[in-house]
Amino acid sequence: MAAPSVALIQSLAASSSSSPFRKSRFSAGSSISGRFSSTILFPGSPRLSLRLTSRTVDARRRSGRGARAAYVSAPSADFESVSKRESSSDDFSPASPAALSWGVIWSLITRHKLRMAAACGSLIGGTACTLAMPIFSGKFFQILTGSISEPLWRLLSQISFLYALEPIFTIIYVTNMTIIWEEVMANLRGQIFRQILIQKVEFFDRHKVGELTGLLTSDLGSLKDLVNDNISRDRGLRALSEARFLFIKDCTVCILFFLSTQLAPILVLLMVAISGSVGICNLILTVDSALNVSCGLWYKRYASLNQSLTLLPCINCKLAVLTCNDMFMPLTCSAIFKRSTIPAFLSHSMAQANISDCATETFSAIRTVRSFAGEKRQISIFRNMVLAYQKSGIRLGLLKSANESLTRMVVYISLMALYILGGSKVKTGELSVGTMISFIGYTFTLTFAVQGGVNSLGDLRRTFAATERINSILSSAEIDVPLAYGLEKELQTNEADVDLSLDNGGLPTKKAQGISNHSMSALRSTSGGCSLARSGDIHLEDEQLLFADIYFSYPLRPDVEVLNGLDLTLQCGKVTALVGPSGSGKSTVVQLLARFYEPTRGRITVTGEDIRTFDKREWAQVVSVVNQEPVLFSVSIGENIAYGLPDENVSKEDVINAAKAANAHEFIISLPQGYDTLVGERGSLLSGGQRQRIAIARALLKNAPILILDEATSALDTTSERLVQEALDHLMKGRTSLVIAHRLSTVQNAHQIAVCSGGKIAELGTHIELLAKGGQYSSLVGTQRLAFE
Ligand SMILES: Nc1ncnc2c1ncn2[C@@H]1O[C@H](COP(=O)(O)OP(=O)(O)OP(=O)(O)O)[C@@H](O)[C@H]1O
Repeated sequence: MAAPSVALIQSLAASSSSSPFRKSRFSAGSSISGRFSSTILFPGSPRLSLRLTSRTVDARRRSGRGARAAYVSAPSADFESVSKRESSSDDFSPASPAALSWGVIWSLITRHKLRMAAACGSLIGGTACTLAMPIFSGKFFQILTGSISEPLWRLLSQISFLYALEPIFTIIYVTNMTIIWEEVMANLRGQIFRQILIQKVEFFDRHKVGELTGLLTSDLGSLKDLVNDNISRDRGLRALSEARFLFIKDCTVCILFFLSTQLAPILVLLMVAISGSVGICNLILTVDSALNVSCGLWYKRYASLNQSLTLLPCINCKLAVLTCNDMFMPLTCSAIFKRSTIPAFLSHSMAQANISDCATETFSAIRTVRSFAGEKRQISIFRNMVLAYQKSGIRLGLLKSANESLTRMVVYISLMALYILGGSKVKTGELSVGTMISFIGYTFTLTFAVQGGVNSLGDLRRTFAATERINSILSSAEIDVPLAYGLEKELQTNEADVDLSLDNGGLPTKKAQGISNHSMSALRSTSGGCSLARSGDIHLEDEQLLFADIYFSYPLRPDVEVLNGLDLTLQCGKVTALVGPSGSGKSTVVQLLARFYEPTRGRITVTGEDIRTFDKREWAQVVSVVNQEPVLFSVSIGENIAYGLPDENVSKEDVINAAKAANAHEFIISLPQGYDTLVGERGSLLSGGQRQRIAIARALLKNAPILILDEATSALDTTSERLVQEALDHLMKGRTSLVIAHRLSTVQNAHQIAVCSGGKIAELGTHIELLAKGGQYSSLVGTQRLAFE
């Protein structure tokens, strides 16, 4: 087959830049035959490609239906050139959709229109009550001093009506806001969890468990607190609605002017001058952070490339804020906030995530910690993290205290001005005591509202920092498209799960996630995969024979080629043993067969069909993997055996039969709660052999045609091994099996033995053939006889 034309690939790649995918390209799959292939790259997956050959495109044109899709890898020249183009042009490509944006939150909020209307109405009602109170207080003193001749009982009944009404408005407001926000947060948590779950496996290699759980707990927690902490009086929207005095049309200012045209301007000027430095700085910082969250990625990309900044309104907006920020900040004592608050919030939440990470790691590996007497070390690591958290907490506290004291200064200076100016006017008889009392009441209302507003802006910034963290982790991540597609399809077909549907709730839709129905519709169904796997061989090979078979590097170590031209056929219904030195790539083969990763070059086929033509959830039904350390979930034994199968498809008899076949039934029924016994975290309440037999029962019940045993018996003692081996023999019957083992007894009866060395298959044959050959296998048996036995 001819090598593809790089120039053609590049020109076609350029012409395809308007594709909805992150990067699209066309490559000349076979220029000699005149065929062309369009290779569409999925977002963030430069190596996973979908090729439509001209023949299938023609067929599609003719039939008007979707062409059969076959995944292929790009040839090296084409691959490298396009990779280069991709990395160089990456800055021009749109950023990954933000996992959490204001649009998403707004779309979730607007689902509750009635509640929103009730909350807004009660907010206005409550604010009106609050603002009316000082007038009545003033009137009260005027009646007492005899300035006005209104009956006291009438005023008192008006006041008591107001006092009764305000809490009712508050209840309606707080209840509705709480319900709306709790629902929004529950939705967001579910969506972010799902978003994490559909990332590629390398995402989980890259991020620590604590970091990811931190997103769902502390980071989303600060978003939750934003509303929960700010729906009380004098905070959040209540404060803002009362503190709108900064705008000339504000009703509070109107009331102040109505009360005294002499005192009002002085008071307003004073408050604007003093609180402005705090409030405006906070406001600018908050808007700045908000824009960072919503358009930060765009801004960074375009600003760094000196692109026209008029391209996007949000960028202009962001720049205007930055300019304003830069002009304003040096003039105020709050300049400190600009450089320090957001990083302070960010480093504080990072420190918190590190603490949770360290705790998770320590507790989940508690037996290892004990066995190495590692408590002191863990305490010291934890202490360092706590100290870092403490340091960032203090820094944040200092910033908060500066913020807090500035706003308090506003209150006291305003009051002092009022006492001095108002007092002298009351003395000269220009102002009544009642008006003065009302004024003092409003001053308190306004100043505390300003303070509440400023505090709320602080909370907002904390939330923006958390949102930025969530987005920085999830926006750079790569969704496992074939998995996400399969999951969504499955959720949509099951009506009961409609609430779990991927695009439910406004988080990035499948389009934004890069899931294309068009390309994915070509994926095959499980039943197809299972029947193919039952009837044909599995090949790990290169699809165009340009390279020697499968090549693979782990995404986190792209420079190290772990599989280096591996060529292997797993014969249908037979057992293939894979042996070889440690680190030679045996488990990597398993990871590729299970499709945790995709080959860099080459492909895996089942009865000639590329396994990438199956969506990943469906492929999961085709392959069963039993590992050395089977992971059980902290539910009952019965639920663990039935794990992964739809509830309605599993009867108790099925579970018991699988357990019997796996030699597990006897020990299960000897436990006090039998099949309802809880296994503890990761199955820690069971022995290694018991865990393994439950894992085998789980695999038996799954009944997948391809079975992979990766050192499944190596951690067991002789008695357990015998029981497990019997169960495994039962499990392997009639299945295409790949067995990785260090023990000779496990591998010598295999139909074929493959020796993996340096990422390739060095030798292939039966035990007798390989011994007779006197090559690597026989020396492995000779030198590592003890290890095998
Ligand atoms: N997730 C990963 N990211 C980066 N490199 C990895 C990853 N997993 C394994 N490797 C590396 O890939 C190489 C092959 O590992 P693999 O687990 O396939 O070896 P193996 O033959 O199964 O070894 P063993 O017999 O000791 O289990 C090793 O050098 C290993 O360090």
